[in-house]
Amino acid sequence: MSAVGPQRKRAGWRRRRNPFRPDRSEAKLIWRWLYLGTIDKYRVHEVAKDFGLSTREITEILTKYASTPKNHMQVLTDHELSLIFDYLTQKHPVSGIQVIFADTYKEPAAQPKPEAPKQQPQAPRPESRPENRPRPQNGVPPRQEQPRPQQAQPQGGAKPAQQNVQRPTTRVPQKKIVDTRKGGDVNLAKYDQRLEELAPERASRMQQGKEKFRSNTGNRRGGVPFSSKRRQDEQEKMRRLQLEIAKKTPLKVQIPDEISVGELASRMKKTGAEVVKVLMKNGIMASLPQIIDYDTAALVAMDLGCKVEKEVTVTIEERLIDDHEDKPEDLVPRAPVVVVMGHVDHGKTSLLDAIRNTSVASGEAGGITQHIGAYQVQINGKPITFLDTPGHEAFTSMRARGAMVTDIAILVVAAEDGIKPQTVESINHAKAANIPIIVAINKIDKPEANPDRVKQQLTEYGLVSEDWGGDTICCPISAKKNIGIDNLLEMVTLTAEMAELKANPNRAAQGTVIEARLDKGRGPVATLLVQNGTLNQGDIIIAGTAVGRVRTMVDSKGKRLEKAGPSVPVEIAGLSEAPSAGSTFHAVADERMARELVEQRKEEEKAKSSAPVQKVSLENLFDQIQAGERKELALIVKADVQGSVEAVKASLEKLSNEEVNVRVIHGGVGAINESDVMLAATSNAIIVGFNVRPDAAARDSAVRSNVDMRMYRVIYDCIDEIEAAMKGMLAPKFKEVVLGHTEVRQVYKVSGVGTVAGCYVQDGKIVRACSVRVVRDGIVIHEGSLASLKRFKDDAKEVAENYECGLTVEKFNDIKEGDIIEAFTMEEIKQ
Ligand SMILES: Nc1nc2c(ncn2[C@@H]2O[C@H](COP(=O)(O)OP(=O)(O)OP(=O)(O)O)[C@@H](O)[C@H]2O)c(=O)[nH]1
Repeated sequence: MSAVGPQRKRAGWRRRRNPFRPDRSEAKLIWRWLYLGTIDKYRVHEVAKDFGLSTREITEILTKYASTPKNHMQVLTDHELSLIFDYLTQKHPVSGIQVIFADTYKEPAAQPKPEAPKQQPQAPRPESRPENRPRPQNGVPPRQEQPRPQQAQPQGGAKPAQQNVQRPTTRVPQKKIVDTRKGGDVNLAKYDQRLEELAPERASRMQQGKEKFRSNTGNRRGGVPFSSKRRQDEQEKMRRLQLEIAKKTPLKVQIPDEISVGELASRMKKTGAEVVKVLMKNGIMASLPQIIDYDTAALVAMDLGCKVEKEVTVTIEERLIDDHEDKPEDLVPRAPVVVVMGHVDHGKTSLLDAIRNTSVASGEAGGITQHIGAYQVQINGKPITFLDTPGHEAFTSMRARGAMVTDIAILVVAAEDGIKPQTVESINHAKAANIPIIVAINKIDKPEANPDRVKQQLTEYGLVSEDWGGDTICCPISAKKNIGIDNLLEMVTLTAEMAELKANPNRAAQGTVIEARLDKGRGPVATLLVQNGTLNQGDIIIAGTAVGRVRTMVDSKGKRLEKAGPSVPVEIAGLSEAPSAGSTFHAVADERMARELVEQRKEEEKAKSSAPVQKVSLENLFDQIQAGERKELALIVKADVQGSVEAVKASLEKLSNEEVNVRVIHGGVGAINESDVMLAATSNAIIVGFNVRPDAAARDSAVRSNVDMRMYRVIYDCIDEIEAAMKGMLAPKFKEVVLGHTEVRQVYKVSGVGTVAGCYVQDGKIVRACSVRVVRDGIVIHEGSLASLKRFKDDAKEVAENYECGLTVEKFNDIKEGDIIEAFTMEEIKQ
């Protein structure tokens, strides 16, 4: 009962324990030992008393097998107790369980109970017998093997079962007795086993919170097996420890290139305020929706004790296209890819033909050659790939698309003509691409051929012939007469060997589209140059916005191929559309994903084309050229006289280079008018004016349609500026800002002052000490500074629109009625 105090309880137990004397049965001792497992404190003198021994005897046992207790009040540990019990059990064996109860229990007269239910002997309910629990802790296993039921049976008893049920009614509660009346043997082993089964069962029930302490036992631990509680405590401890560890382990945060402050906070499991605070600490004022870059976000995250990882977004392209670096051991030598460049009519085509014919003549071709944009020849068993499109234009267009196709450039220079503008361009292009140049001095068969002069000229461009002590290979040839071609090709192979060109044939093919067209019979056909890997028939390829399977594959001789390794040019059919030349291609594994990528690319292209076209201006011209968006610079020239128009037109068109063609689409005399601006707007042209000004309508229209108008007074200024703009060198430090326009209504001659113009401000304002232009019929007749500005008789700082004023122009008196005076200032452009 709950009202029973622990002292009383213990006393009660002790009373019940009294019958367990050491001279009783072995089974009793074990019982006792099990029973003691539930007692809080058991002191030396109590043990002695319970066993009917002296304290000294117990002390002796302990001294012998453990350590000497300090005094008779010392609380004994489980280990010590079990030592004592073991000792006493061994020293005092008993013959049978009846012996134990002999003095306290009187067997009632044998009264068989025929009507008693024929039940199997059952283990007593462990809940009601907490004291029977084994105590596995403290390393002392419960000695459950000892009380063998057979040993507990009286030998040769006529009614052993009935004898066994006899029990001390007063000392041992009935419920603690195993009912063996019908079962014959007392199967204590089974009983122990049942106990073991029930203990964990109860422990789990306890964990589910269903267990209730049994008040009738009055024992705090009565209903809860000690081991289960301890296990529970351990588990709880572990859980807390794990939580602690988890708290201390820095949180891993994945941060992309850009992230909003709010998102960062949520990824770090922090509040927005915490993140904003750290940002402020680092001098960044940012609100939650504001986007911060990776570096800033990483700094904040680290500040808040997180571990930062860069979030990598994998695009379809990255998933689809394998662009891993090859291992050096996977690389094998490949054929060089050669381009032939040079000035017009210096013999590029003739040379390519001669090479092809050499190859055909040597018998390898075995038939008709066909033009597929590139071909391969074998020189002394070594292949060389030639791009069949001569000139640096194709080369440049490929480069502009980012395709680096060629390894070696053959520069054809006609021996009798020498270095020409396109020769120089070719040299510069090859140099820019950082590829070796082999000079083929052609037409040496011609009597006027002067190879030395060519070599001499080449030195001016940094190409010094080998026989002149330099490192540029110069081969005298005649493409027409087939002289020196073999030597030239040998030099190509040598140069290629020096360059150690390598590729990995054992991977998915990748390369460049050399040419593509729509064939009536075969559909889209494309010439591809495999640059790495091996292209197989049946491969799925993606080239720009084209996708498809390689249906047929032929080489430059029309021979069908199953495979094409690095540096092999092939013509294939099977693509969905003709890809643009210069685009790269990849053999991929997943057709569905490839189609998805193509759709994505098409969308991007569409978005690009529907984006508002930025009008060309000298400021953005270079950017547009660089971006490959501009191949032509259209100009409209207006000048004061026809002669100037012609001169300017000729000079400007000469500025054309390999990247941009300068074209004057319109030229005329007179002021720039609205129709000029309209033409410029539709054809995306820049208007250039010489000694002319735009009229008011043209000015408005130009602002509306964003047309760039450039006014010059000297032709050279114009040429220099446009040339600089094309090279990206345009760096105007000042910009002209028109302040306003006034119309001269009256002119006065004042002695000592000069011509005073009585004006009316049409638009804007006129400011004292500004720059002015005197414009008559749209033509600038003078440009200078304002000398004075008056309003009535007083000097004025500025005169606004719709007001009248009087002004004089510095060092200019030829002002006439009807002239327009344009006021402007030069403003510095902030870089
Ligand atoms: N005598 C002589 N004439 C040659 C030689 N090589 C080319 N020619 C001639 O030079 C002219 C131009 O030759 P092409 O091969 O068309 O020159 P190209 O550089 O390809 O010219 P474009 O394609 O216009 O750039 C042709 O009439 C050729 O016959 C040569 O070695 N000797």
